[in-house]
Amino acid sequence: MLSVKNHSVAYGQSTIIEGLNLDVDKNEIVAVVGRNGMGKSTLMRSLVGMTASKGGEVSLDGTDLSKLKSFERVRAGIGFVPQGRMIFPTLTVKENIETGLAASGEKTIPEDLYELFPVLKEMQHRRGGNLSGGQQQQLAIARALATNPKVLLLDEPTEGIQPNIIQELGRTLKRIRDERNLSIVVSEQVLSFVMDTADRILVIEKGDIVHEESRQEADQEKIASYLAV
Ligand SMILES: Nc1ncnc2c1ncn2[C@@H]1O[C@H](COP(=O)(O)OP(=O)(O)OP(=O)(O)O)[C@@H](O)[C@H]1O
Repeated sequence: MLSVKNHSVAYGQSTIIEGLNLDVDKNEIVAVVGRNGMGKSTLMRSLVGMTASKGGEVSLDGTDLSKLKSFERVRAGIGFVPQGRMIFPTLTVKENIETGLAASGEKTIPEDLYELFPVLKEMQHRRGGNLSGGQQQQLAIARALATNPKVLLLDEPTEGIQPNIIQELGRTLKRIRDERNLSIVVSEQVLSFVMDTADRILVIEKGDIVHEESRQEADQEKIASYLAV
């Protein structure tokens, strides 16, 4: 499915990710956990091509994406929900979702997106900036799903979201995986969310995967120790 080999990213002279390998299966939710500054956002942004890679290979279903620009990677099947959600605050909810349709070639918003997020249908004519944090997160996910991705990347989706809404987010991601048969990679620091949601947990430190466990066998204390400052 998604295959990342020997992936490296640098900002100028400063190498943040070096030789990282990652494989994600179909229908799998993989969480990449790590403290602030360990390279989670750099990894996610570089997979979707918003930050340039220095080397390595990113492929999806056997197609090499490494040379493609960001919009081409989205067209090839990478959906992205950025940190901070980055919805368009002055556009309506409907217009925000429609910005994703260009990549899928659809003309209208598929009804199943509104089934997944009924509140977005109710609020389709409101400006995105007037939604609550949790609703904006739903909007950012709906916009990414409108591109009809094969793999959905979410960068710290629980940031700034209330605990009860975080639980709902976990249920939604599992529903998306099951109903749409796609793979999900989520970067996170909230361990309870990861333990509820992920099938596999990877720990990132200084731009490399240093620990990996399936959720069933996960040693929560050990993972927590990586997150402790
Ligand atoms: N545009 C940039 N230019 C230079 N250095 C950067 C840039 N963006 C991030 N960095 C550095 O790269 C490292 C990894 O940052 P990154 O944002 O990927 O980490 P993170 O794990 O996502 O952290 P956070 O949880 O704070 O978002 C940090 O040392 C950061 O200072």
